[in-house]
Amino acid sequence: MRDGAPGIEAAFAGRLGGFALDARFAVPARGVTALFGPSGCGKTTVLRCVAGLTRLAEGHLSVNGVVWQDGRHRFLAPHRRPVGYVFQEASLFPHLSVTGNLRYGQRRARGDGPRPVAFDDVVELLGLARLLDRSTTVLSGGERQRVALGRALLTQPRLLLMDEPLAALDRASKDEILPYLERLHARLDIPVLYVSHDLAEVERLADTLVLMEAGRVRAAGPLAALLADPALPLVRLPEAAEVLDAVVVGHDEAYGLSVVAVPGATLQVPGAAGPVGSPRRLRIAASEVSLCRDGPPTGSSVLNVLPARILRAEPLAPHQMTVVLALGEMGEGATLLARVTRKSWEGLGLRPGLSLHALVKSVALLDRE
Ligand SMILES: Nc1ncnc2c1ncn2[C@@H]1O[C@H](COP(=O)(O)OP(=O)(O)OP(=O)(O)O)[C@@H](O)[C@H]1O
Repeated sequence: MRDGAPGIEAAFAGRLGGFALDARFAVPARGVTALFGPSGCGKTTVLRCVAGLTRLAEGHLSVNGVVWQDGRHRFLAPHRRPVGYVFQEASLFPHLSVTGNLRYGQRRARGDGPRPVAFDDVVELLGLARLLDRSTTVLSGGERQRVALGRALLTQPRLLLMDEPLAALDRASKDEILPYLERLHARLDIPVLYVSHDLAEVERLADTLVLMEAGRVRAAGPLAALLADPALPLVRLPEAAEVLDAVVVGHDEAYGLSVVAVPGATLQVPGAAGPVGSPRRLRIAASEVSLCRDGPPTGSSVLNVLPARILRAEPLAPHQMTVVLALGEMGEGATLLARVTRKSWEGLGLRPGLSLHALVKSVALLDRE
């Protein structure tokens, strides 16, 4: 072991049959880092390398300064890596009850280190109290994943690895389990590497994104920055959107609205967003934002008319532009995406550096605690 940089630094390169991986990234060792990319780009292989289950010709991995793997010199065996692994299909022991499965995880915790994750906390956090005496053979898919997650947490991991944990679940089970993942994120200080090819899931859960393509890392960084990076393919998706971390600052009970603040703006969002001070995550689709050069407009039904500044714009199609905005009079705030026609872009004389108003037609409140 030796001292190194904080965070997770990974570099894995080599061949698996006909597949060549050359993945290098450095991300914070906190929050959720999503490994995102199309099927077959190497996400699971990277996760297996992190767990030590796959060993390629070249490998380096350090977690918060502790070197787990360094070329030929050091290779921490898989069973000695302090990771919890949750797979697409929960592989629970059928002969053990839910409690038995959780206790198994607890027994696997290394004897030496601290044990910040307590059994009762896991039960409470994952809503397992009612299931403890049940056989795992009678659980629903979502319940099985919650137990698998609880078992992984009780091994006291320093890093949680989750490989498409929702992919085998139907919509209803996904919706059931997502709030638990969010609570986990909010309450436990365990960094998560989360493999997914579902952008909606990533937008909801991730803080950091590692964008993969054909065995390589195309970009790694804060989720909001990568979603709005015109050099990356995400801004060209029909569902391109920006996510903004907001705080509830008030309520308009007469109209059933909540007021939330993001850097550079406050927005009104539908429904009760929770007590003042609670953090919430917003998703604003590029297609839901239009621009007004002279403003703010009068007589518009759009509630959220926000001062902003144009940072840059990229042609998306012969008729369409993606515009990257920064909120606030001086463009000092959070980033937002807008889709406008090239005709409007040219007709209104829009250009980078211009201050204007962004009309946000709808805001989705992602259910983050
Ligand atoms: N042990 C192996 N031997 C040979 N090829 C392998 C092996 N493991 C993975 N591959 C190949 O490596 C490529 C990347 O696989 P991987 O499972 O890492 O991709 P992925 O991005 O996680 O895909 P998905 O989203 O479909 O799970 C695939 O083409 C896969 O067939």
